[in-house]
Amino acid sequence: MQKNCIYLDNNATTKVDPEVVEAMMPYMTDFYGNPSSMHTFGGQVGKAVKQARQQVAALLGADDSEIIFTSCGTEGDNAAIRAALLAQPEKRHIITTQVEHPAVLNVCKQLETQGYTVTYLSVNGKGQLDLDELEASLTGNTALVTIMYANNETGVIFPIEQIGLRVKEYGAIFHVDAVQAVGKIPLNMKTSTIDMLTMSGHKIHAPKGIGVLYVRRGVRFRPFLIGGQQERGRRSGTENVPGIIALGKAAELELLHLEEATKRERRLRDRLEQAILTKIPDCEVNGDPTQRLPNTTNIGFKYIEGEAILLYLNQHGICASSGSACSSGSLEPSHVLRAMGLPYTILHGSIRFSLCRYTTVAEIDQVIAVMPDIIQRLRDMSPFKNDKADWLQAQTLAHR
Ligand SMILES: Cc1ncc(COP(=O)(O)O)c(C=O)c1O
Ligand code: FES
Repeated sequence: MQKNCIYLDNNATTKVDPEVVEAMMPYMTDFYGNPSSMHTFGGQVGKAVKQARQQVAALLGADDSEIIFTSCGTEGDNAAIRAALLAQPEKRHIITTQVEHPAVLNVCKQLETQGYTVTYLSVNGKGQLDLDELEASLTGNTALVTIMYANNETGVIFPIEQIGLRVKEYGAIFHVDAVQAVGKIPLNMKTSTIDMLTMSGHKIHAPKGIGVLYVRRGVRFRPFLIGGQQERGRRSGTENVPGIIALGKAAELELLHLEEATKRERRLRDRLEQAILTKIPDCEVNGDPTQRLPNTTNIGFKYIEGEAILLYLNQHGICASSGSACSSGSLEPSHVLRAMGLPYTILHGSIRFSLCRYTTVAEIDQVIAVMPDIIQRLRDMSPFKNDKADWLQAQTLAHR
């Protein structure tokens, strides 16, 4: 297995921080008690879970009682959407966006088959929403507005508090998928309009399989998992204790590093982006260049396939991902870039680099060193290199 790669795919998942591993290990070996047990052995585990809850609450600017541990971001999104609808059975309308993660989009699509009406807000060429469109879509029948904080593919950040103010005017519940925003944007639920917020451990240097759903105190919540009343009855099931301890530690580290790490990541991201844009012709950044996560860049290279770029990068030990990933082998280009109305030339040739606090200047410079050659070789090989118009026409027909 490849060990020493240049890992620039942190929006997909992150390395578990060694301090996080150290914190969670005893809860897989010695401290295996059930936090709900009456005995001291279980009780000390319960105390550790309580501390982890406080650590997560601190990162979100929330109260401990508002934190529900879940198994992942997908569970948080599913539970939030269903809870909001169950709490207001008389309302049958949902508002979301065309660029959400499948953990929201596919739930909404299913709900459409169950008698709900869903508005999928559009985005412009920079990936931004039109708040007038949101305003025009809100009605007294709107049960839920579920909108992501930051996009996983482009890093584009939505104006969540401006959205929330409008949502509140109509009395709808406001859920935010903040899986990509937590640890990259300072958050404070005390001054926020957000009712429910989803986060996921494996995007912030905790392991996979642990997440959190924040539910504001006073927001009507109906549980998704029903059983032994764990998590104050809001998410039954014996707690994933090692995962919870890990997430608590990871949250503490994110809060500690947030300011300096995001500055550093932005500097390195900009260094990579600027070098690529200067050295390589016919490429452009996808998404709003300013309202964007500091760690993410999504770049479209015209006239070639993103997947081919990734294969070459992989040969150099560089991990990135394809903005036009034909997800689940469907040969469909990215729904996010498509919603932005980008031309096929960009849809096909887009790749995403996502950094983290471990990314070094040397790694970025290595990517800068190999990219121009990779792109040139692929363009030389392209049967369309001398006739871009033909290529364009072929792609347009292929996507009809
Ligand atoms: C924006 C967003 N929402 C939800 C998820 C799902 O999180 P998880 O992998 O923990 O289920 C992801 C992960 O890719 C994501 O990027
Ligand atoms: S993005 Fe791969 S076929 Fe269109």
